[in-house]
Amino acid sequence: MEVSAEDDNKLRNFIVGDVPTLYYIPDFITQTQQDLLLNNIYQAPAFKWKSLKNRRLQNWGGVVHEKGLLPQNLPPWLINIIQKIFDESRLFPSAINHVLINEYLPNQGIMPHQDGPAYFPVVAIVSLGSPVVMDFSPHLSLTVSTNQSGNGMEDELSCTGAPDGNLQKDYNPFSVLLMPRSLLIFKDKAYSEYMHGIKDCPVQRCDRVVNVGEFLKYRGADQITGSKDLYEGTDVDLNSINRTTNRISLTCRVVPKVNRKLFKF
Ligand SMILES: O=C(O)CCC(=O)C(=O)O
Ligand SMILES: [Fe+2]
Repeated sequence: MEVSAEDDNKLRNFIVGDVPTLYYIPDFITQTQQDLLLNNIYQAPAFKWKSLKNRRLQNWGGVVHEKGLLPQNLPPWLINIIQKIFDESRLFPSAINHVLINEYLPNQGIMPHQDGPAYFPVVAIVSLGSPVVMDFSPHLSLTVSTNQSGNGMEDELSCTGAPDGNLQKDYNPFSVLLMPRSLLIFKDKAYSEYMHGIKDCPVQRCDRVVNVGEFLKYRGADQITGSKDLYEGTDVDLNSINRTTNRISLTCRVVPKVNRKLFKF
């Protein structure tokens, strides 16, 4: 589908940081929508949860295989949210057909990684529950300094996207504060040239967050509720967030190759 300049501009308002393919949309869903999603997630049958070492997850939409998706119908309670993401982002080539729901306790996270090749390279993440900091770090190959000898090799290295050969300048690590009810979308460079991860710490520093406004709001709310008093005389750093409850995320993606006969011989 063609994206008009006007639509493109709408999303452009939500670019945060220096990588132009990362968007953060605060208050993407209402409190009521968040509660409904949480109710449905926690009402899912126990067998839907898969426990990993550092989180547990529910897989909706089917089994992702290296040859594509062996599809299963998405439950009705996920349809509205994925339709809203599809309609408002206009970044997906076809309907979102896979949703991974991750649950993290305050001391849990996810190792830096890049999402697998089976997915179309656009990811939309809805956050519920506790705020959390997601870290983006450039792939190691992009942070090595390019040769200084001036022997013409810069061009070869610049195929990674930095025409002046100064890769370090363009590929700095950064973080995004993911508040409940927000939507994070990333694609292209932010998808394929950076890894993303969440530290397994209940207190997370916000020094490198690119959406500083969200952190100021968090701090403001924290002060209004008076919980700042709790920090008096303690070592708690006011540049950090405190994860006091679980965080749930919905990672919504498209698996372009759908194969209903994956296991038929
Ligand atoms: O929980 C999140 O926000 C990230 C999840 C993620 O990166 C993934 O499922 O690949
Ligand atoms: Fe991921």
